[in-house]
Amino acid sequence: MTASNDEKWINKKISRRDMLKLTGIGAAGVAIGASGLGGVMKAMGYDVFEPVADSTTARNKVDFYGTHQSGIVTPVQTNIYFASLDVLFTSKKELQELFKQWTPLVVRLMNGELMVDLTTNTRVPTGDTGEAEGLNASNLSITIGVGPSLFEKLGIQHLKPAELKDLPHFPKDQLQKEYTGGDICIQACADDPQVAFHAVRNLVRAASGKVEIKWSQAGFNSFPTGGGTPRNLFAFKDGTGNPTAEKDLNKVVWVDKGWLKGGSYLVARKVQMHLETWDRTSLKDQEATFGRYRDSGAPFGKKKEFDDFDVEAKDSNGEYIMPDTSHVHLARKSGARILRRSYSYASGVMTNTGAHDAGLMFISFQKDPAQFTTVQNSLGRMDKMNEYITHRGSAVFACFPGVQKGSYLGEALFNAL
Ligand SMILES: C=CC1=C(C)c2cc3[nH]c(cc4nc(cc5[nH]c(cc1n2)c(C)c5CCC(=O)O)C(CCC(=O)O)=C4C)c(C)c3C=C
Ligand SMILES: [Fe+2]
Repeated sequence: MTASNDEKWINKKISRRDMLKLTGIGAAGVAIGASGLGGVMKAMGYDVFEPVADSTTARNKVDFYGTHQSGIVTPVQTNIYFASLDVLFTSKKELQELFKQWTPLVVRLMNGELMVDLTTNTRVPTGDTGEAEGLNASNLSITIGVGPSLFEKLGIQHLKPAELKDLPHFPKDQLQKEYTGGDICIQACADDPQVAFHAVRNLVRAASGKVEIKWSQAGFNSFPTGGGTPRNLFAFKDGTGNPTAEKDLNKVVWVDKGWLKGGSYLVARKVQMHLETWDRTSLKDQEATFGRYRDSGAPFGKKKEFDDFDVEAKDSNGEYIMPDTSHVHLARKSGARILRRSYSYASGVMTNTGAHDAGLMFISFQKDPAQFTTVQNSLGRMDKMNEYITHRGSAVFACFPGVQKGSYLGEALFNAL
């Protein structure tokens, strides 16, 4: 490039789409930009149509193939990188191509392998961005889902399950559009933050020019030495009241009809936690907020974390043992059940207040998002925890059923077209 060309290049207004092509695949990307996703992937060296098997030798490996996608009932890992994407195309064929081509790449990532084998050609961008080299599979799980907006964009509303719709507005919501909605989600969870990030980065890069990141959130869970329930940033054990038995998971989590059979609905809520206010609250009031003891995690009136309790039980004064404004009382009383799989986040400070920008990337799985809505409505304006939280973001996605070898992510949707 001559000096004057350089100047022209610098001054040229670069669209976000151009930027994606440039940052994703460099000069090679510009040359092949028009040839579609398959072309881009091939040019990057991805063996796109070659099925890949789950490794039998990889360390700390979660299997990709199975009845259900990983990352739903998979034991919770220490880190998440959650990305909500928008598609930049409007054809069903391109969507199908995207999922066909992502499938073997997801398997490779979950095997702890590079996206492509290393190249010796230093004149082209590498097929894998490289930051996971030397790290093991780290129990990486990748969960992919589609949002209600995707069906509108592609003109396939007739295939949108009736349950898949934006959540209603809840009274205390202060949602920001920069953390809300999306056409596709990638939930990458791993026991190493870099492995989770690498997975999302490389899948998005492989689909350069076809998808863009609308919003994303990193999160973490820390497990006590010797195992057990992780504590959230309010220091309470979080996840105790989850369903675990197979029969409960069938009742609560897995869709049992239509093309989504074997899949599940993911609800994501970015909930800011006002740590400064919480930290000025007495331990007694903190415990009354949840109706559980902070140290043991036991419900009020009981000794151990997993002890059963009756929300209606009263003491000799006729007072509820578990206060009727407590989070757990209200959640349990709703009668609806969900599988929570949340992660804490700490993302710097709120520039307007100087407060921590921290909270919970709340994620739940259920066979119908209405289960979440029922619980949230029960928490409503009564939940004592409302004093300490603000809901900032929201999204809902239909996560595909699991994939059998030889098939690809979302095949049942395309068979239904
Ligand atoms: C609408 C669903 C829920 C939202 C949103 C939510 C946010 C949220 N929760 C905590 C902390 C805890 N939640 C706990 C229990 C609990 N929470 C929900 C639902 C939502 N929580 C349910 C269904 C339950 C289980 C109730 C039961 O039947 O036992 C607990 C107690 C321990 C546990 O069971 O995990 C804590 C602690 C935070 C901090 C938060 C948003 C910031
Ligand atoms: Fe909760």
